This record gives sequence, C-alpha cells and structure tokens, in this order.
Amino acid sequence: MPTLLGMTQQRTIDDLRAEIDQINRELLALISRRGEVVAQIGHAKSAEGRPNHYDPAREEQQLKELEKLNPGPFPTATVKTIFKEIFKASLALEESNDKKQLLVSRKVKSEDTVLDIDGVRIGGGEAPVIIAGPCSIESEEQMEQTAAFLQGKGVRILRGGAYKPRTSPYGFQGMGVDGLILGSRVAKEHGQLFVTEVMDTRDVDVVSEYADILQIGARNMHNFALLREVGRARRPVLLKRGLSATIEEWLYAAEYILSEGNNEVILCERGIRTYEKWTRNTLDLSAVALAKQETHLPVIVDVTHAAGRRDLLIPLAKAAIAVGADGIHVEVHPSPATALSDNEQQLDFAGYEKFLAGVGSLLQAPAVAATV
Ligand SMILES: O=C(O)C(=O)C[C@]1(C(=O)O)C=C[C@@H](O)C=C1
Repeated sequence: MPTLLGMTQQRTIDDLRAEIDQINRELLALISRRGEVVAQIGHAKSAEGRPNHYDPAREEQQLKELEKLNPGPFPTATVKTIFKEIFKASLALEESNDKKQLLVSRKVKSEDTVLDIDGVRIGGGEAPVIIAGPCSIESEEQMEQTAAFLQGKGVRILRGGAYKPRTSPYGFQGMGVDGLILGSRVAKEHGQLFVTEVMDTRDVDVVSEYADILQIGARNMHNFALLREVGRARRPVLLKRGLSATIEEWLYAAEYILSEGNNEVILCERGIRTYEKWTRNTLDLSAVALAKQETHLPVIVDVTHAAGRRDLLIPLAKAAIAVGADGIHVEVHPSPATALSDNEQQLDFAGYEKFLAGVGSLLQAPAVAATV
C-alpha cells in the first residue's frame, strides 16, 4: 500500500494469512463446485454405458489450456501437477459414485440375498451349506458312491466337474455332456442339487439344462462374455474369485452377472496366488468378511483349493464360518489316490467324516452375522 512518502508499506504476516485463509475458502468452494460438476459428468457417462470414466484426451486438453493461461508465479509444471491431482480426485469421485450404484452393493440392497434352490437355502444367516463332491466326474460308480455317502451325511449340494480347466491341454479334460447327464441324474437320485463348472459361452445352454447351479471357475472370473452369458441363464451362479483377482474385480465380475438380470449369485473365495509355497493358495479371509460387508450376496469358501492340502481343511473351514461364510466347498472322492485330477487335496470318505467331526457344531449353527 503506497504511503505519503511513496514507500510501500509492508503488510503484516497476520494480515497476509488472513487473505490466504479467504483464498483457501474460495478455492475450496471452487473445488467443491468442480467436484459437483464432475459428479454430473460421471453420472452422464454411466447412463450412456461408457465403460470408463478416465479420459486422457480431455485431461490433456485442459492442461494445454492451463499452460497458455498460466500467469505465474508458479511454473507450468507445478500448475500441471496440481491439476493432475484434481483430475485424479475427480476420477476417483466418479468411480466411487458408480460403485454406490452397483447392483451387488449393500448400498443398493441392504438386506441379505437368500437363495432358495429347491428348498436349499443359502445366505442370510442360515446354517452354512456344504457343497461337496469330486473334482471331476469320472464314472458312474464314482458318482454313485460319492452321492450316496454324502447324502448320508446330510449334504444337499453335489459338485462334480464335467468340463475341467486343466493347466495342461493333455490333462484329463472331463467327460463333457456325458458327465453332465451322469452328475445330474445321480444328484437327483440322492435328493441333491448338482453344481458344475461351465467354461465356454457355447456350453451355457447345455450345462443349464443339467445343472442346478452353474459354476464359474477361478480361471474364468475375468471371462466377461461368459459372465454375461450366465447372467442371461436362469440358473444360480457360483462365482469363484480369480487366482489373482482383487476383491473389487471379483465384485465387478458378479456385477456382470447381476447386470444381465440374474440376481442369484453365490460368491466363492478359493484362495489367491501369493508367494507362499506351503499352501496351494492363500485363503483370504478378509475378502470373505469384506464381501459380506460390501455386498448382499451369499459368500462361501472353497477350503480345498485354498489349502491344496488335507491337513488344513478343518481350521480353514472353522475360520471361514467364524468370519461369516455362508457355506463351505470341499472336494470328496471315493479314492483320491486314483482320481483323475486334484488327487493331492480331495478327501476320501473317512477323511470327510473326520472333517465333519472337526468342524462340528459350527455347521449347524446359524452363520455369524457380518458385523461392521
Ligand atoms: O470431462 C470428463 O470426462 C471428466 O470425467 C472430468 C475429468 C476432470 O476432472 O476434468 C475427470 C476425469 C477424466 O479423466 C477427465 C476429466
């Protein structure tokens, strides 16, 4: 401020800070207003069905304009850094608003989804279900023996693979349609539901004809065409988490199915790939608790694939139920040593009896409510 003597009077730091405080308020108001406009852009993009909110060309255009307009004192690089942060936060806002709208989200549907498949209820605090059976369907004798044994133990859902996703193309690939026919017939004869994996969009119709529940395996969790196809099938879907999938990716995979109109999805945590070698995979129990918290869908745990070894099945099943799992998936075979797949990890009948005794009363008790 010029004085009578023509000298500029120094403003005090307090005075300058008061001005900064005012500028901060204005900046905050502007940033918040910008956020509101961005949120509207986000909603418009979602309504148009755009797959992504990120638009690098639009960001670049804004940075170029800001470069031209920059009056200083901040160098253009600094201005760009600041605005890139704003773009990042804006993008996160658009995406998080999207997430709140997800059909799988508890924010959209607060009460648990309970599946009732021919009287077998899954989810919503019902006693945990057991899904058991061999890795692969191999023969009539094998399926008959297993189904009869499991029926005697009260198991209402029989699993068995007719199409096998094998690491090697030369490994046993499954019995195909013959396996479907066999699995479905044997399950029916023993008052059980039949769950089996579908690996190819071209097989969804035939698998739906024979299976009561369609399984999407871990290796196909990212197969979006298949997810959409089972979303159009009128059968419940057991969706395994991918080997290296984040929880978010897993839930988006479920969203693909729900978005096609199929709300009957069971999430299945089956362990993820980590650096650990003593187990086949690492059972991610936080994923179970989080999936229960974030979604309304039933969540079960495949202890067999998580552990890849028999000696951990009891503690893992107990832990799964303790964190709120709605069911346990376990592989059982009359003679694991001669099984055509997964012979290291399937339980024989005596092993299953021990497993049941070990997990004990937890299987009868209502599932632990997911507490937030
Ligand atoms: O203009 C858009 O498409 C927006 O989504 C807004 C916005 C922004 O903050 O300016 C945010 C993210 C996009 O990557 C590009 C731009």
